[in-house]
Amino acid sequence: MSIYIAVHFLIDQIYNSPNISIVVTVSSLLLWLSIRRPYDIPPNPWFIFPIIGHRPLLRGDSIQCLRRLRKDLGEVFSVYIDAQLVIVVNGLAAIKEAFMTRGEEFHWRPNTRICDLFHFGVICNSGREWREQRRVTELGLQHVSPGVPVFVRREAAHLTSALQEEEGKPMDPKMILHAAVFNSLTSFIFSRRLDYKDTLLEKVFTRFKENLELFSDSKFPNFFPFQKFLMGDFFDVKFLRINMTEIHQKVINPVFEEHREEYSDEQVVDFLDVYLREIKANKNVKGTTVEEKSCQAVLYDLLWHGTTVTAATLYWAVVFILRHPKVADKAREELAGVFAKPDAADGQPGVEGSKAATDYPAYFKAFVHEVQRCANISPLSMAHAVAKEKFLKGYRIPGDAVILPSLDSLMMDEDVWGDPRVFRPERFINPEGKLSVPPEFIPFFIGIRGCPASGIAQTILSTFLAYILFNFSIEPEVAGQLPSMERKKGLIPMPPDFKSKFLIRR
Ligand code: HEM
Repeated sequence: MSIYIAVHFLIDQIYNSPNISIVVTVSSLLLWLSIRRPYDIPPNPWFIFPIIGHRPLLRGDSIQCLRRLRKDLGEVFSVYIDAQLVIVVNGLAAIKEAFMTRGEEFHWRPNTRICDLFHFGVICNSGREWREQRRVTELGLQHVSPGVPVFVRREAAHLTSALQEEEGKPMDPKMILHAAVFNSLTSFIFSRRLDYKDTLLEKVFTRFKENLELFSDSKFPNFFPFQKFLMGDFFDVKFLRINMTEIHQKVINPVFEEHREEYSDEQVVDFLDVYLREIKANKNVKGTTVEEKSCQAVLYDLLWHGTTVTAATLYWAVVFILRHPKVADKAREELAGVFAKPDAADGQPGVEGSKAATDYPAYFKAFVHEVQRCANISPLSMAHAVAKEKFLKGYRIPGDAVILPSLDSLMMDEDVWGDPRVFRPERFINPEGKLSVPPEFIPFFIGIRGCPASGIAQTILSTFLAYILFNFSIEPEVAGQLPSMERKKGLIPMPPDFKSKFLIRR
């Protein structure tokens, strides 16, 4: 009865008061605008909150939520994060169609606030600029590739010494692993490496880590269209820019200046030399983006993304070694069989000539693949977009949508792996005892936007893990207390911090 009276009173007020009528009309219009959905777009959950869209549905473990939505809505579905339409592409068939067969149409990056910050490099660019940066990046990586296994093995020896210096005391290996990966990359990118104790290394990783956290947290300003008009730095976007500037000033700019001064066509040695050569070759090309500021941005892209994803995978590898000692022993035994004769130079595995990722024995390779599958380090790859409206699997893909290829839908698919949550390298070994990799295993993505350094990354992972298994047995800080398998929130899901003991093997 009281509700009936209240409604009656409200209608009476709206009818008699023009001000209230205006407020109600405008609010209804805003509400309708915020929950209306364009026609023909991929299916999305029917209930949508005004302003924040489907954000509450994705609270907690958002990857789990996306897995549930895939079951309910199909291989291509959509969600609204605030006012931003996000389309998630799942399963091998849809991912291949969009990003391989129609790779040109789906290669674009969305026009989000975060991408604005990273423009000029290769990762966040699109169209002609991206094609130019991608071409030079691939040229540079191809040029250094033959020497990479040697650089990586040299760094693996430094990594081994640094771990030995800890004398089996409990320690968090995160910093050392980051330093080793960073040094491997800088060795062939601009022929420099830093001592593991150099305070600059710690500074760089702190900035990388902060940027990663900000990058993940700043999804809100990314998808909240009006934030760029706000004063101040509510969402730490300016902080992110300051962090990037610091890395440029302390790491990239000094080596860039030195290389530019000393550049000679006769001595093109590292990645940066190749880029400088291309700048020279493009000097008279009108409108080219092959220029100094792009070169510095590409160096940042390689170092930031290359270090964080590769080191995060290695950190997960230590978790799996601790949790699955029998698997580690099996991989170790196989390595010992192959590398029984120590190298005259450093007595380390993989020594007759330089070992690329492909040269290791089958079970060890399967072990590295399983580490990458279970670490599932880029569950949504990177954000894509289309330049103009397209159709995919019969659905309309608007030009302003963010498109996420779900690598998680491949790496963790029960129909493909049966027991995807179990760490079991045997799944990559066929009855003949050879490595066999299902097409769903694409940790480096596919098509024209796939990771251009996949071979280099695999060499780093295999070499470092071979050295670690060969030289150490790893134990938890407290016997029986294994590190957690929980995944921290963020763009690159890391395990919670843990300590372990690296005991030197004879
Ligand atoms: C375990 C290590 C690595 C993994 C799992 C990985 C994975 C990926 C993935 C999933 C993409 C995104 C493709 C997309 O959706 O657009 C990507 C892009 C990229 N990766 Fe990696 N990556 C790794 C290591 C590296 C390293 C070491 C480097 C550099 C030395 C590197 C350089 C790049 C670049 C430049 C791109 C951007 C390509 C473009 O936008 O055209 N990656 N990587």
